[in-house]
Amino acid sequence: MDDYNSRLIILASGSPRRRELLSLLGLPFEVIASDADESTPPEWTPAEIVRNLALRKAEAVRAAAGERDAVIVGSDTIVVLDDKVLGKPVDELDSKTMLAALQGRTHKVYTGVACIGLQDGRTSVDHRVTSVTMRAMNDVEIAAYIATGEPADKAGSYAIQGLGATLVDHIEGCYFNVVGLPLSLLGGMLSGYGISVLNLQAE
Ligand SMILES: Cc1cn([C@H]2C[C@H](O)[C@@H](COP(=O)(O)OP(=O)(O)OP(=O)(O)O)O2)c(=O)[nH]c1=O
Repeated sequence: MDDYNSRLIILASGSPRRRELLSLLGLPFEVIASDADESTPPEWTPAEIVRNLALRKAEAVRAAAGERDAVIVGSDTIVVLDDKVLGKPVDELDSKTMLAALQGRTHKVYTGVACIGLQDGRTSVDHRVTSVTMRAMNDVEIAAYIATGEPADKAGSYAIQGLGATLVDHIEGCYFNVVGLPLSLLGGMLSGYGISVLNLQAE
């Protein structure tokens, strides 16, 4: 019988969070950080942004991935408040502005996932949306959170998997989608490439 899980996953990401999340699936994978350009036209919707950037990231590592029997996985996460897209903060003032806008309100986190099968070039792209409601915060709390350094490289300037958990009142949807890699979505996409997370093909 075929060894369905001999196919390698190549994670096109420099994000330590995505590496940790992917390792939860217990499948063999390699990491090649993507240097894809992340600029997008202003008229793109949030879904178009994360889907296109996820694919761009996956495509950017294609040459470096070589001719192997592998599936490349790219991913992109943004935070959206009132139709305004919040990416990673450029500095602490940017973090302060983002957190002041997010506190006490509900926003949406979009993550796009793209897979490219290296053997036949087959591509699939999908995304998930999670609603996140933050508790109210005052300026002193916001400054103290920024001083921890945690917001620096996170979309929306917070990390739900870290101290940012204490700022989140509740979420609706996939938790892993907020951290940067929706695992239920990815598991389903990988099965389309013959990679079975639960090893369902095993005898
Ligand atoms: C909202 C939120 C975002 N994030 C992170 C996930 C992503 O790493 C980051 C969004 O930036 P991305 O541009 O999606 O990813 P990245 O540049 O960190 O990594 P790469 O492009 O190489 O894959 O924000 C959290 O870790 N926790 C959270 O709660």
